[in-house]
Amino acid sequence: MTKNDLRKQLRAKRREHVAALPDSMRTLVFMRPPAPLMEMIPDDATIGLYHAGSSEAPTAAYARYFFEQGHEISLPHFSAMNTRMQFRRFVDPHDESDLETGPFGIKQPTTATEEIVPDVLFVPLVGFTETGGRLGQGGGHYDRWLAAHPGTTTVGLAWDCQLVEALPTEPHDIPLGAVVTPTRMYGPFA
Ligand SMILES: Nc1nc2c(c(=O)[nH]1)N(C=O)[C@@H](CNc1ccc(C(=O)N[C@@H](CCC(=O)O)C(=O)O)cc1)CN2
Ligand SMILES: Nc1ncnc2c1ncn2[C@@H]1O[C@H](COP(=O)(O)OP(=O)(O)OP(=O)(O)O)[C@@H](O)[C@H]1O
Repeated sequence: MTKNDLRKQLRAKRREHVAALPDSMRTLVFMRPPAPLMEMIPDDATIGLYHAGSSEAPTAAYARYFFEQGHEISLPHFSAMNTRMQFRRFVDPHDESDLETGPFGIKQPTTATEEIVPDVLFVPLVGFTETGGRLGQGGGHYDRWLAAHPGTTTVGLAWDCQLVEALPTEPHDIPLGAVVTPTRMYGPFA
């Protein structure tokens, strides 16, 4: 199956999975990073998150958590499908007063906000494998950013239903350092 066919199938699966979750469950998951994940994150690390869409694994509680622990936190900023993605400082994870709506309706910091290079990056995904393979939205935003910033610790956040046996891989694909789902953590992969 091609990456595009898989994307279509997995996006539908993700949407159906989230639609079927009881509200109470939706607010209980991804509240706190699991202990083995915290062991991968130095105290002074700057953190990159993403602003989750309605069927993506939620990140708002992690944003508040890392902020309260004193970490500098940031979110992706991009102006169009084929432009470079950057990370910009996220200063108000409680009220999100510093965000504006960007392309695809994704909330992001304004261009007035300082650029940050995260040491640890939480990565959105459409599909993943148990060895850290990742299928994204297909814009190449993360692949290109990670190619330019080798050494970044990456952590995928996903629903369990996004796990696949295998993914078509291309030379530019960069595997994740770990994946966290509501039921378990995969990795860290050395
Ligand atoms: N929340 C979030 N922020 C993100 C990403 C992401 O995947 N999720 N990105 C990851 O690279 C970057 C933005 N790149 C994107 C590239 C393509 C599409 C896209 O094709 N969206 C489709 C389908 C959405 C769906 O059904 O899930 C669309 O909006 O039509 C979205 C974002 C940076 N910020
Ligand atoms: N390091 C890179 N340099 C230049 N182009 C790249 C690089 N990585 C990926 N691309 C291009 O980006 C496009 C999308 O790649 P791919 O389908 O692997 O995206 P993805 O990993 O699923 O999603 P994303 O990185 O957007 O979350 C492809 O056309 C690919 O050639």
